Amino acid sequence: MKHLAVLNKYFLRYKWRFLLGLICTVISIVFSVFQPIMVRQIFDLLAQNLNNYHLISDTNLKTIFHSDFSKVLAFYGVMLLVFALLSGFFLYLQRQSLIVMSRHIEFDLKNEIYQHYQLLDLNFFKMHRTGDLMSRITEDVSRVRMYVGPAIMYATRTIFMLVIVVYLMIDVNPLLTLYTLSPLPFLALTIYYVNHIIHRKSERIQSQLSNITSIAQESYSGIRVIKSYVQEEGMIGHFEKASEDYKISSVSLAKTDALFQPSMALMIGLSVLLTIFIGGIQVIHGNITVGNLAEFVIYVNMLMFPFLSIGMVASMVQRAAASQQRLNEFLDIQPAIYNRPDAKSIDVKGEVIFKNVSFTYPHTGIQAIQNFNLTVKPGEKVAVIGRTGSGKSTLAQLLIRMYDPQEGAVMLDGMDLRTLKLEDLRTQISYVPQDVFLFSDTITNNIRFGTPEANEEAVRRAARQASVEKDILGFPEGFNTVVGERGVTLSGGQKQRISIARGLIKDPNLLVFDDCLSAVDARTEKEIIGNLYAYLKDKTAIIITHRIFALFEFDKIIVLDEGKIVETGTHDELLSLNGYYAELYARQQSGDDESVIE
Ligand SMILES: Nc1ncnc2c1ncn2[C@@H]1O[C@H](COP(=O)(O)OP(=O)(O)OP(=O)(O)O)[C@@H](O)[C@H]1O
Repeated sequence: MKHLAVLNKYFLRYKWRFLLGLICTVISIVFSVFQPIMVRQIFDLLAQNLNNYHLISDTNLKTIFHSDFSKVLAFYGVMLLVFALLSGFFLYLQRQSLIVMSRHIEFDLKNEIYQHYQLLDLNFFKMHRTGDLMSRITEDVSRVRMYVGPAIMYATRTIFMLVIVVYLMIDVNPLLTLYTLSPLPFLALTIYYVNHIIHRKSERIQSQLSNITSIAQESYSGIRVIKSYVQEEGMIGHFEKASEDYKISSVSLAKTDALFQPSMALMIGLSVLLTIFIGGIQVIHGNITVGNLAEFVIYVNMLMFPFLSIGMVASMVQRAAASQQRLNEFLDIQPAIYNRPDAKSIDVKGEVIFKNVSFTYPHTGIQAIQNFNLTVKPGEKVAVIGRTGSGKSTLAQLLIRMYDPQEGAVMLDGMDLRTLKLEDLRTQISYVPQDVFLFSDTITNNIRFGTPEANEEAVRRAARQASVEKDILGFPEGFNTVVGERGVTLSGGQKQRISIARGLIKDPNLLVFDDCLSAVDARTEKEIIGNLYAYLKDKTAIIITHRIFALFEFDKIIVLDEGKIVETGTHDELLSLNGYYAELYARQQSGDDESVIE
C-alpha cells in the first residue's frame, strides 16, 4: 500500500470531485435504504389490516376500505419509485465524479510517465525492451486507474452501505443480523481467490495475445524475406502453435468464468434462504414482524454487492500497488544526461575539441573511444574514416551529448559540453544519424521536425540542397505525401536525403553527418556533395563515412581504429603515408570498391 501513497497528490488535486463523489455515495445509499423501510411498512400495514378486512368483508364498509387502502398502497408505490429514482440519480453523479476523476488521474499519470521518458538518456532505452516501456504507459497505468477509480468507488460505497444498513439491521434484530451476515465474509474471500485465478489466467492470455500480435507483425514486415526463403509453411506452423496456446488458455478462463457466476448466485441464494429461515422462526416467536423479515431480505440483497466487491477491491488494490511500485521505480530514475542548475547558454560558433576522451558504453562495457584528441576549428571540414565498429558513430554521440565521456572532455567553443544547456546544444548542432527515422507524417513535417516554424520555401530549399526535391515532386501529393507505415514507401536513399534535409533546414554553424549517404547511388552522392560544398562554406562539418570523398576538400581527415586515431592529415598527406587510407583509396580506384566519389 505504501507504493500507492504517491497517488495522494492526485486525490488532493481533484479533491472537490472526490468530495462530491463521496457525498453523492452517501445520499444515494440513504435513498436506497428508504426502500426496505417502506416495504416493511407496507407489509406490516397489510398484516394489521387483514384481520380488520375479514371482519368487514360482508358489510358496505368493504368498498370504502378497498378505496382507502388502494390509495395508501399507491402512495407507497409512488414513494418507492421516487426514492429509487433519486438513489439512481445520485449513483449516477457518484460515478460521474469518481470515475471521471480516475480518468483525469490516468491522463496526468500517462503524461508524467511520457515526460519522464523524454528526459531519460539513451542508455536507459538501450537497457529496456520496447514492450516493457510500452506496458508501463498502458497496462500499469490502467491498473493504477482501477485503484483510483472503481476500487475507491466500490470501497467507499461498501463502507457507507455497511455502516448504514448494519445499523438498521441491528436496530431490528441483532441476532438475525449476526446469522444473516455470517456467510458474507466467506463470500468476499471466495471472490478474492477466484478473482486471483481469473487474473492469473487473463495475464497469461494477454501475453499469449501479444506473442500472436508480434508474430503477425513480423510476418507482415518481413514478408519479402519469408517469401524469398520459402518459409510460408514454417511461419503458418509457428502462428498456429501460438494460436493453439492462446485457445487453450482462453477455454480454461471461460470455464472458470462459467463456474464463477452460478456459484455466486448459489451463495447469494443460500444467504437469502438463511435469512428467511431464521427470520421466519423469529416472526413465529413474535420477535419481529413479517414486514421486518421482508425488510431484512432486501438488506441482505443490498449488502451482497458491497461484500462481493471487497474481494474485487482487494485484488484491484494489490495489482495497482505492484504496478505503482514499478512506476515509482521508473519515475525515480535520474537521467545520466541532464542540465546542470548552472548550465550556460551558448551561441555555437563551431570550434570542437575532444580532449583525452575515453568512453565505454555503460551497459555493455565495450570501450569505444580511447584517449582521443581532436581539434576542429570553426569553419573546418573534417572527415572521419574507419572500419566498421572503429568508434566513428560514438564520436558523434559524444558531440551531441547523448553520452558523457568517462574520461576527458568534449569542448564546444572552449566550454565543456557538460556545462552547457542541452537544448542550446542540440538545437544549434545538426546531427544526421546513420539510421534514418521518419515519422508517419507528411514529408514537409518530417523535414521541419526540428524547426516547426520553417515555411514551405525553407522546406523546399532544404530538400533541394539534399537533392531530394525532384523525387518528392514526383509523388502525386508532392511535399504533402505521407510517409511511414501507412504512407508511401520510400527508397533507402530517398529516406536518407529527407533526413539530411531535416538537418540542413536548421541552418546551424556545426553539422555532423553520420554515414548518411550510404544508401544513395554514386551520381546522387556527387550531386549532394556538390550542393553541400556551397552550403557548408562557412560552417563546421564533421562527416563520418566509410567511403573516400576525393571530390570534397577536407581540411583534415582522420582514420579511426579501435577508438584511436591511427592516421591523420589531408587527402594527399594520407596517401603519402601509405597506410589504411591509401590502401582503401587504391581499392576504390581499382574498382574493387565501387564507392569512390570523384
Ligand atoms: N549503443 C551501444 N551500446 C553498446 N555498445 C555499442 C553501442 N553502439 C556501439 N557500440 C559498440 O561500440 C563500438 C564502436 O561502435 P560505433 O558504432 O561507434 O562504430 P562505427 O565506427 O560507427 O561503426 P559503423 O561504421 O559500423 O557504424 C563497437 O564495438 C560497437 O559494438
